[in-house]
Amino acid sequence: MRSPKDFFRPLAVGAPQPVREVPFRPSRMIHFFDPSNPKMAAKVPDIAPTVDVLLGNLEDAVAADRKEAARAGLVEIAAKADFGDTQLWTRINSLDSPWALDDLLTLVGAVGHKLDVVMVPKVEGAQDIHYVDRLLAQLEAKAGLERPILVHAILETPSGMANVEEIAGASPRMQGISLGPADLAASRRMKTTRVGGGHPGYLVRQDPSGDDAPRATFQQDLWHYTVARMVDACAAHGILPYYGPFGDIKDTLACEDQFRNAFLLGCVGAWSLHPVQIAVAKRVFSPEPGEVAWARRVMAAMGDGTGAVMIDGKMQDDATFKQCRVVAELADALAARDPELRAAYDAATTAVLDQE
Ligand SMILES: CCC(=O)SCCNC(=O)CCNC(=O)[C@H](O)C(C)(C)COP(=O)(O)OP(=O)(O)OC[C@H]1O[C@@H](n2cnc3c(N)ncnc32)[C@H](O)[C@@H]1OP(=O)(O)O
Ligand SMILES: O=CC(=O)O
Ligand SMILES: [Mg+2]
Repeated sequence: MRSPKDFFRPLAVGAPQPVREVPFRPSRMIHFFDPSNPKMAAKVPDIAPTVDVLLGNLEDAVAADRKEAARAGLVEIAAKADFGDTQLWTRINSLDSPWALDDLLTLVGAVGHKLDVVMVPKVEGAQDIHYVDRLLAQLEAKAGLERPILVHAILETPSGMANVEEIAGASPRMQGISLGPADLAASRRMKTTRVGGGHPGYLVRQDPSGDDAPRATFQQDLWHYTVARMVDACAAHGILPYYGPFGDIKDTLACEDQFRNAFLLGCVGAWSLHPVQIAVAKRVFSPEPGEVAWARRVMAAMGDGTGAVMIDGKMQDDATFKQCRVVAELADALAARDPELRAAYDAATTAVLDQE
């Protein structure tokens, strides 16, 4: 473990200064595409302005014999395109694979100045982040990069779960963590073959009423514990939590429900695997205009944020002021990037304040 005094020291001579705080940039959807798939690659210029993050995926879902083509495809796309405000991320292959080292050597050398975040799959503990951290510092120094590339871990192994706090705090490069429900289910030996989402067998049943009346059942969220634990680890270390993939592409309603559970628990975004999931993530991870208007109203009424007041029969105090600030600050950050959202938030706020 590095001494706290050295935590923010660059890990290679000539590497950029690590960030002191994770910059909050909208990342409601991390849109995955396979850079070796010509049809998907052709859609990138149209998709880029509609998403917060575009991610060139090199790991699972890219066939073994397409790994090199995917890496080369990403270099070509990144070198050519200007994505404006949209972030460019990549998911490299896992650290025990034959491809991970070349993924980093190639990408940082060729297009490191365009890459915002490297997503690292199957992270087991802080040692994996330390390895990537040092290697990135060496490669950044060699490439003459002026800003550090951040690191995002996928939570998808039982050891990763057990070590989630130390992973979150392993380096100033840590930007966030995503849940990887498919690999996590497999490695935990969970008996679900779904990618995220609920399961009809995971339920609680109403108590018997003494007669033969049917007993209602209520499906539960298989991922509640895992997401909540991830959110706490991230919040404790000032990094951002994300729900990962939802595999039932056609079931956009259940996808929306799963994303919303994650949003309410503290996640800032989720992955979109198919274009239809982009709008779902955008809707869910942008607070509703009515909620934003309420948050702004409470903050206006609370002044310096101390004391207690009643608004519409509800008690507000220092803690609710902070809750409202979370919503209002998120709304402001998203509105800065999205004029339609800004107009919706401002209209709702004006309507609420005009009623007073
Ligand atoms: C579970 C654990 C994980 O690791 S999840 C992360 C890894 N998985 C991925 O990245 C999957 C990414 N998505 C995909 O591969 C495809 O969307 C899958 C799910 C296979 C569906 O593809 P397909 O059968 O072509 O769907 P479709 O006919 O409805 O597609 C319509 C057009 O849209 C395109 N498309 C599809 N997905 C994307 C995408 N993610 N980004 C950009 N474009 C996409 C298709 O190529 C298709 O294009 P066209 O209209 O034929 O020209
Ligand atoms: O990589 C994601 C997963 O669910 O596995
Ligand atoms: Mg995975």
